Amino acid sequence: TPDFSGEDGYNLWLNYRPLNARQQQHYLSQLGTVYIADKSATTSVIKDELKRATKGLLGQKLSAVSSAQSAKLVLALNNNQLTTPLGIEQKSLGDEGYAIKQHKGQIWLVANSDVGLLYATFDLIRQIQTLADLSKINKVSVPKVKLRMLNHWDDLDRHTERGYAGQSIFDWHKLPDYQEQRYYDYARANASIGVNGIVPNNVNANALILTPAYLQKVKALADIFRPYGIKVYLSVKFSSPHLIGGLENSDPVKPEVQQWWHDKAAEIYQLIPDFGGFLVKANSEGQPGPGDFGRTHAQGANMLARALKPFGGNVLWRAFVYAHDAKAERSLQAYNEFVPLDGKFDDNVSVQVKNGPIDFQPREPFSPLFGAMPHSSLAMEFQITQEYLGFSTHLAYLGTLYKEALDADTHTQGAGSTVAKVVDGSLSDSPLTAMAGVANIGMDRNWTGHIFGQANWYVFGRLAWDHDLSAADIADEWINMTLTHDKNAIDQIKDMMMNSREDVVNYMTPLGLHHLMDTGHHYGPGPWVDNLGRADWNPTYYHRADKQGLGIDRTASGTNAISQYAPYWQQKLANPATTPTELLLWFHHLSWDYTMPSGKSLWYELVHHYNMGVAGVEKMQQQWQRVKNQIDPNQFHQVEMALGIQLKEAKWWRDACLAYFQTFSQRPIPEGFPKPVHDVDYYKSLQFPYAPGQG
Ligand SMILES: CO[C@H]1[C@H](O)[C@@H](O)[C@H](O)O[C@@H]1C(=O)O
Repeated sequence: TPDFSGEDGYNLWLNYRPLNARQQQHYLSQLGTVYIADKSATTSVIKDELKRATKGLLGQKLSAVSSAQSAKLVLALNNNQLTTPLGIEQKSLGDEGYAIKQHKGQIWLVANSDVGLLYATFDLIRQIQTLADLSKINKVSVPKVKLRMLNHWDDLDRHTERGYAGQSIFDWHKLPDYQEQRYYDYARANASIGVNGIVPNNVNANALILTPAYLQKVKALADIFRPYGIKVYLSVKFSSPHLIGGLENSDPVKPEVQQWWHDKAAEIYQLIPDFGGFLVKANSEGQPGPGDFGRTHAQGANMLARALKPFGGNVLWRAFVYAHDAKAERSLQAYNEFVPLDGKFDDNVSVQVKNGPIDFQPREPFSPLFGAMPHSSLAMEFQITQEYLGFSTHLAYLGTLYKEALDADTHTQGAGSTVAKVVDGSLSDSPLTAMAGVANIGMDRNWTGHIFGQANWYVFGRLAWDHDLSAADIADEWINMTLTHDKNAIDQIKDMMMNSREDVVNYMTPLGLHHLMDTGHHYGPGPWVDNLGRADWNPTYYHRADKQGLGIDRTASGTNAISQYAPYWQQKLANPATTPTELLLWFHHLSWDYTMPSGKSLWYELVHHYNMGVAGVEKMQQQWQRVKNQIDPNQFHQVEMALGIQLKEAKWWRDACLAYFQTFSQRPIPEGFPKPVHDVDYYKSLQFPYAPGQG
């Protein structure tokens, strides 16, 4: 019988539910005694975690023995002569990689650093949690990307921009002296998936973070996170020299401005010798930047990079820019601004690019910047928090979204030039590789609001470590570790997860539609919104519905956004017949009667897709009911309630969008599909209640 421990989700995938007696016996016979050669703060973390995991999973902790010979499980640094029998090439493991090998009846965990051993430990624990066979284990694992970071959009007053799981976990008021247990548990969770950098404050930055009182608080966090292999970075406001330094302005070419940043860097490194660096949102959505002084992004980024360089710090400079007065259609703007700067960034700068050219929509094509800046380091920025995918009430597993973006083939250097290869540096030898995820974490008891939101945190870390893993395999791991070992239940839940994001795409923005959400909160549908302060905030700017048809023409006859892609894609995307169906209306304005690959009309397929989305949620509900007996009742009920909301809101999206588009198409809802319950004015008049995490 399954063990229901009243798990409230706080312990995430590290809840270490007991295995059955047979399994416990089995693993204890393989791992009963342990020897750890190294002694450091990280080693203590390793010992604690092993203790916790084996007590929970196996019912008892391993007994420590005083020599490697007498141990079943041996953890050793590669520079130690103990490891010679394994013949593991030291270089191949790098700073963070590790090996796990069965050797003459022992299991060896080997790495070049104690943090590598910590990662190995978490891997070993995961093997047990997923009931893997250790008898012939022989694996080497090395991260493909160097900086694997969470970006918190958390304000200093604990409001979280686009966060739907409660207040920020970072309690700036009580820091530095009050150190929450939560910080340690957060660090454990991150280390367990290989996250090695965190930015605790919002990219819409508050300059106060760089004042001495706040730096003491940052130091306290850095000290807590260090043994877990996690470095702290900060989002900084470009105008800080002016705002808190008393300088006349923050023009990056001015010697006194440069000096201010040098001094600030020195002050930070005095407190935090392994400080990670700065994350910057500049000249974007009202944030200050080098553009305020007629300087380029490269000038701004390099000035900060040079201040950090003597201490080993890095700059993550965001490419999410679109200007108020720019004439170009919004999806073109980041490329227009950044591609001319290729090769001009210092080697400790990475340009951090959102996966798509607009803004974390349920589906976007890959950003054309990937592959277009071969002489610069490009970091991937994913959103883990579901700003546009139903906040923390809708179940949307993002593993499939991340994989779609990473596996996309840019064709910039021939077939096989995937986005992943740009990001991991294998295509162009970038000196600084990075992947960032905008965190979905808050003070909710289960951290992420929706229990399945935990899977999105998990899959982000796993893919940042190794983008070759599959979304399905990671889902499988997560379910085993978090929810159940029951084979049938795992299959049902995995199926729910693997289809969930496509369901959301279908009931919100099918066939390449995007940016249809209502203004401000970004939650429900608002395709009719056309009166905002700037044109490119209006959904009408993106869907261009009219009597003739639907979609935005981004071919040469329209905004020509396709010109930013490699010739291979330009050719395909120029023609609706060779454009991937799921991106059709992203690139084309097509008549309501346009014949789709199915032989049906665009209008028919639009209605069909919206209904598929709703049907997908109904299916998830049925699947969830089937696993009831295998899931902790508390968690079961939470997800059940959330799916109920998701179904209501999937219908809301479908009906509101179809009622609205029907005013243009002037065509009946095809036979067999339900008609929107109300007319469009009703949906327009709905007042959406206050949403958390608003901008
Ligand atoms: C932090 O600001 C956010 C803003 O809230 C959000 O609506 C949009 O997705 O992107 C911005 C960004 O990525 O900078």
